[in-house]
Amino acid sequence: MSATPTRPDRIAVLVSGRGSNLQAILDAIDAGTLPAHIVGVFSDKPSAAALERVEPALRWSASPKDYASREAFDAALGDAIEATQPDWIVCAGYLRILCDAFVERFQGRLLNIHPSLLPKYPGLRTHARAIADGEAEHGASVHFVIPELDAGTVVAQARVPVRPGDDADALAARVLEVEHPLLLAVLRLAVAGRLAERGTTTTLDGHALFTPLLLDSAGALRAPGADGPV
Ligand SMILES: Nc1nc2c(c(=O)[nH]1)N[C@@H](CN(C=O)c1ccc(C(=O)N[C@@H](CCC(=O)O)C(=O)O)cc1)CN2
Ligand SMILES: NCC(=O)N[C@@H]1O[C@H](COP(=O)([O-])[O-])[C@@H](O)[C@H]1O
Repeated sequence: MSATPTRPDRIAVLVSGRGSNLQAILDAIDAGTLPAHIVGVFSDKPSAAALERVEPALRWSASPKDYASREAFDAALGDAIEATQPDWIVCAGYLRILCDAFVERFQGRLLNIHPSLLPKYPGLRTHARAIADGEAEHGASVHFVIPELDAGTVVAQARVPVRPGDDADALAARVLEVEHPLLLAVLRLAVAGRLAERGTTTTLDGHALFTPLLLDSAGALRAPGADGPV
């Protein structure tokens, strides 16, 4: 009996800005290194440059100011996302806090890439805050999204040095270089069916993940102290 063919996973992406993480996903799909396809790109900013990276049929955007509340905007956003029947929803530079109802609607398949080594520096302006605190290291985290901001289980992280003389832009650029391979490495686990969120526990291959995986110099994910990639 032949194995049941698996279809490429369906990924919806939420953006607010230039979309370099979205472009990294698109490039990996085109290169055949991520068996998935983008079913929609959704933005709270109709002018977001990220929207231009996909064909018009895949774009959805609206202005929160046109809605009576955050909940109303997020309900419209959620309806648009749900219509694309995504397997995964990725916040990739999405700069709005999602209301509880939205998160609960998609929890377990809602991921975010955040530019800090969580739990350090949730929120915004992470690079400036790390520099101001004299951090020697900074980086990026991919985590499951829960209602509490940037508090979901961290799946994986990538570390970069903070260098003398770094300003926020220089550090942000160094972090962005590792965000792209980090996000892709996590998405490869997700579309392979190896990653799941059960309540407050993330599982990899059915086993609880108690500490974040780490991105190595080859772009592979390793458990801390492990000899090889997961
Ligand atoms: N409920 C959740 N929503 C979101 C999460 C999350 O973990 N839980 N992650 C964020 C992404 N994010 C950081 O990675 C983030 C996004 C937005 C903000 C924020 O303070 N936004 C303000 C508006 C800021 C602005 O317009 O400049 C707001 O929404 O009022 C902080 C962190 C995605 N959403
Ligand atoms: N709190 C969310 C947040 O700050 N996300 C950050 O926005 C940038 C957007 O990049 P992109 O639009 O080029 O993907 C990325 O650095 C991402 O980590």
